[in-house]
Amino acid sequence: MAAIKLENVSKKFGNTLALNNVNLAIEPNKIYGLLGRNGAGKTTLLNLVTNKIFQDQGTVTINGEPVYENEKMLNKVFYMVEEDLYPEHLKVKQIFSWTKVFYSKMDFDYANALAQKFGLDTNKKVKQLSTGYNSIFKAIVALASNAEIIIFDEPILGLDANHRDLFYKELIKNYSNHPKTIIISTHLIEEVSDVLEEAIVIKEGEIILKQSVEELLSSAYKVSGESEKVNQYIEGKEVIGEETMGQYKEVTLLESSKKKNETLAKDLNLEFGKVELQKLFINLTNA
Ligand SMILES: Nc1ncnc2c1ncn2[C@@H]1O[C@H](COP(=O)(O)OP(=O)(O)OP(=O)(O)O)[C@@H](O)[C@H]1O
Repeated sequence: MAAIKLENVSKKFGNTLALNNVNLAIEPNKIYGLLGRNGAGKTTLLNLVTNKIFQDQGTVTINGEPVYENEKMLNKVFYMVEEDLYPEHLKVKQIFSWTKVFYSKMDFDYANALAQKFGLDTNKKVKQLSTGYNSIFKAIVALASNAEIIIFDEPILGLDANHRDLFYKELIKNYSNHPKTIIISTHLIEEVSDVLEEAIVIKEGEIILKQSVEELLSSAYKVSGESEKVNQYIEGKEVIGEETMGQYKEVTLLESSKKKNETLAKDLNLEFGKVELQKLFINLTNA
């Protein structure tokens, strides 16, 4: 059974169709990346899944049960959001205790161990935290909640490179020790690409791709060389992006690796190259 399922879900804000007839099944115990350009509908989708807003059409279920005002199901989900929702006069350690009220499996020892690793002082009040430490604090609460489903909306906002690296490591460790469903919505695609098992790409309120990152990367490649020869190579092939510099051309293709024609490329004196997830995303979501 899908951990989260959206069926024919649409949501409008005034004249803006934020989600257009979305069908999506999130399998349990996988790490998903929810990727989309600004205004694509990521937050709307996550807000619907967590019952913060309600769809105009369609159904949203968790483990087969509708999420609408379903506290039992909603307590299975921890949603780390960008905004500051915690009472800012409380100390970090008080929020750890407070979280336990809603998430009975909240692990204090683990939360404190993570705080130590990140150098977060749990005696500080929320309002005293810097931007980076505010994100770290929220990420720690999310990881230690032990919820069945954890959703991160831009979890690494303001984190320095070392802390981002530590966050990804701890996330993987947490997932390996206690497999769970994780959704990460982020614009820092290249950084997160090693962590993700599946990518969900949303564009203008529609899911345009949902695929294993490994499969996706193995079916994408670049071909470059003399423009005319590149044109010859790509005839009848699935091109998703191209760049021309004078006589030189580089195209990105997305198709079954079986269709990759090494012999033809050699005859035409063309070069193959790998495509990174971020570049693929740019190609898929441009225009
Ligand atoms: N409360 C609201 N009132 C009016 N329009 C809204 C509201 N919330 C979202 N929208 C619109 O719905 C669309 C999708 O917004 P959403 O916040 O889901 O995008 P996003 O993918 O999370 O974007 P970003 O990456 O910029 O955070 C946008 O056009 C946005 O302006």
